[in-house]
Amino acid sequence: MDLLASLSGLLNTNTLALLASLLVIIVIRYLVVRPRNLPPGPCGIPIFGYLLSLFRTGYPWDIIFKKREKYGDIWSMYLGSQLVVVLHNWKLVKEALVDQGDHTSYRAIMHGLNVATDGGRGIVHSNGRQWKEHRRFLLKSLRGFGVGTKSIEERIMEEVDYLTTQMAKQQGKPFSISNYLHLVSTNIILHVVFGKRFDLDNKELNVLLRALHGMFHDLEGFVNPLIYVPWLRHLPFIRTKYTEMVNHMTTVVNWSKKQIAEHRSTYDPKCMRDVVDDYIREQKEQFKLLGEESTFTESQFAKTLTDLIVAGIETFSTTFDWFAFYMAMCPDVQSKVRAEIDEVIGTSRLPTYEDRLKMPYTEATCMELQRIGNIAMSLFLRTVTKDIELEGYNIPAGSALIVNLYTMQIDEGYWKNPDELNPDRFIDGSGKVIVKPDSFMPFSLGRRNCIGESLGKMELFLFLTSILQKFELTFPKGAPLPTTEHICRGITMAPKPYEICATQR
Ligand code: HEM
Repeated sequence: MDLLASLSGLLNTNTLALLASLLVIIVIRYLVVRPRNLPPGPCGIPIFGYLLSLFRTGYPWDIIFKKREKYGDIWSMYLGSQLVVVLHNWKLVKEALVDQGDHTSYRAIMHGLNVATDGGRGIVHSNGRQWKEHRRFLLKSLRGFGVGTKSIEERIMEEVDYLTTQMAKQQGKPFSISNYLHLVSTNIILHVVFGKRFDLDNKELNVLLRALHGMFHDLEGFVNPLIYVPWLRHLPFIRTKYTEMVNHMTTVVNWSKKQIAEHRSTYDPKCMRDVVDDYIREQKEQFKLLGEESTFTESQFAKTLTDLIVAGIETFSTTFDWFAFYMAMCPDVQSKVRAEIDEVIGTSRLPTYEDRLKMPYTEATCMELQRIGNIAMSLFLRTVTKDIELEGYNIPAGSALIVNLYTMQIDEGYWKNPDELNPDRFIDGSGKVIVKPDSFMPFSLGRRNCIGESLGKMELFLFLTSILQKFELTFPKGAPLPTTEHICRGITMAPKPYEICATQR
């Protein structure tokens, strides 16, 4: 009563009546206007939905995963005014993303992150004709460039050479492979996309690395509250972090713009050097055909290149961080892979990607390492564009979809002893054929799966075979074994920092 009295002293009766009516409308809308037959889920509170509970304690993903125990493989919640449906099992995910993919492939518009995504430009956050045309272009461009330029495999092997040289310099002493991985991963993408690689002390590279580091650490995936309640960015403590993230993103976009300008000044249509040249060529053709209707605009150009940098660097470096980690953790598997390397490749030449066709155990090991490394929590957020039904529940148009990729790779329902590194689970009775269980989907599935899958797989195979051909990986003698616990590193789930010894064979 005291509080009301002092409040009414501050506000006049009309204002109070207006505020009270507004609150009643919000509560009624929240309770009554909810769509019927939604998947079950926590209630939350008006305006914020379940958003505050998600961020009240601990790490939001833990809470999202735990809710599965209570509500099952499909459940829903409101985050702000946004209805979000969470999917946890493979059958549901396949039904949603593949069978009903026409209505679930739309990338959610992240209003709160509009500046960072340049209003839905690029490839990761774009939709419609712009996305389709750029996806088609990039898939073709990433397959390689014409005669006379270095193949993607050659570019990867240059980075393999850099890494193995650095590893040899450690002379078997403990070191952290993680920093080197970030550099080689960056250089592969820069080499493929922009046609150049950089040394670690290069100033231009360091501007990019600093911005990427800041950006990855500011983004908290799709449980970022800003996505659902955009006005939160005006709150002072969130505004600072938001501004920092936008600044980092702008630095990366400007970095791409500078590379585009350099390419334009040396562009030769007879010699395609990289993805940037290929885009300039495509841009000219599209403008000739469609004029202003072309989707290959300047702002789309810079943002597309930025997306390749953002999507391609952290994913590979974190995955290979797990590869090195588990090879040291499981010496038996490491020995078996090395035995296959010795038999098929030997020691007098470097591995090639074609070797994988004769190396089922190594290929199975790459798959198993991706499964157990399990770097992606969830797919990028989707918006359902037409009312659909899943498992008998209504999913109204406009709902956002969170696909829990993480649990699927370690669910006991799909994998026997999921915590065990066992490449044999990917090999059939004949010992030769790779069997790919449906729930194995590190690159996702459906119309929006990873466009870098072929590049990623090539990187993983060539790095693993080249390193094990030359080195034995162990954890430092006498030190306690590192934990297999995953920690969130920006957009991926990484091992906790660890040291490794690489002893030359
Ligand atoms: C081991 C390495 C990699 C892993 C595990 C990985 C994983 C993924 C996953 C899970 C998605 C989400 C797909 C979805 O929302 O359905 C994705 C999307 C994407 N990835 Fe990768 N990725 C890897 C490497 C790369 C590389 C090297 C590139 C760049 C060349 C790349 C570019 C992209 C792009 C552009 C998308 C968005 C596709 C779209 O929206 O149409 N990825 N990736």
